[in-house]
Amino acid sequence: MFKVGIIGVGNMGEAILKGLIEKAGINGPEIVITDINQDRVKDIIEKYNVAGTDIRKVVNLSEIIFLAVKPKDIESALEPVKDLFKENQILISVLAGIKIEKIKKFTEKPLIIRIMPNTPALIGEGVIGVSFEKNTEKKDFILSLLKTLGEVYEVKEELLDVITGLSGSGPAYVFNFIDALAQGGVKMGLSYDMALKIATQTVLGSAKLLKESGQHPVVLRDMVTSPAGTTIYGLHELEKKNFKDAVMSAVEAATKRSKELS
Ligand SMILES: NC(=O)C1=CN([C@@H]2O[C@H](COP(=O)(O)OP(=O)(O)OC[C@H]3O[C@@H](n4cnc5c(N)ncnc54)[C@H](O)[C@@H]3O)[C@@H](O)[C@H]2O)C=CC1
Ligand SMILES: O=C(O)[C@@H]1CCC=N1
Repeated sequence: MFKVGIIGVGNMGEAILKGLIEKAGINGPEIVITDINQDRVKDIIEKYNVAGTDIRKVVNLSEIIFLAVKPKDIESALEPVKDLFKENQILISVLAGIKIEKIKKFTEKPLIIRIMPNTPALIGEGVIGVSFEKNTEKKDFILSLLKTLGEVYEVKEELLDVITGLSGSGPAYVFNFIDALAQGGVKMGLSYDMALKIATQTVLGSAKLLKESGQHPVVLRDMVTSPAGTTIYGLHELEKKNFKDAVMSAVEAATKRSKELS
């Protein structure tokens, strides 16, 4: 038996795999992976020293199975193996939008858990929303495993769509913001290389200050903003371009899209 099996080792499957090995102390040989992309399987085996096999063996031989294919591929992944699941297994789906109810149509046997992680789980700095199909004595164990990937928030299943729109998709918004900050620096004369480093540290430092000080973001914003100084001129431009409206709408649109995927 393997401790963990992963079906689909794309971006998220790899983030979970790396997190489990580097942060949860699970050894490569205790993990088995499968993917329809054989080149990807070969790369991941070489990189992490995990086992690789077909999906039937992954389902047959794993205690905990992460399902990390795209939502549209759920049927092609689960239909051929639906009779192989066992009562004492745990199936953890990372699929955006796909409800526990739908997963149960493929198999009633394993305990089904839905999570919504994000890519910073690669370095143990993720956010992981989680919903359990039902209460289980394995809950503390699963939560402790997920905590190695980042901060864990247990929510009602319907709120996982919001977590998807906020933190699941959030890194993409943040990377765009950092790139835009850096490009602003380039426009005003810095090299992109230096501007990107400065933009990245500005976001990281601000997020850490917010977290460690426990202050409200508006209080910290006002600490930066001198009367008739530079910051208020910058903030005014963001207001004119509806920055907050754009960010709130992004979370709203991604949440709605997650609901549509079901
Ligand atoms: N990328 C992200 O930031 C996040 C993704 N997710 C969820 O994770 C899931 C995977 O997303 P990504 O990793 O970004 O996609 P991806 O396209 O990078 O990876 C999906 C992998 O599944 C494989 N696959 C497809 N059909 C398969 C099958 N029948 N059997 C085995 N492997 C199969 C593909 O070859 C691919 O390697 C999605 O459901 C997405 O909603 C959740 C949170 C964040
Ligand atoms: O874009 C997506 O659908 C996935 C879900 C959350 C992040 N990436």
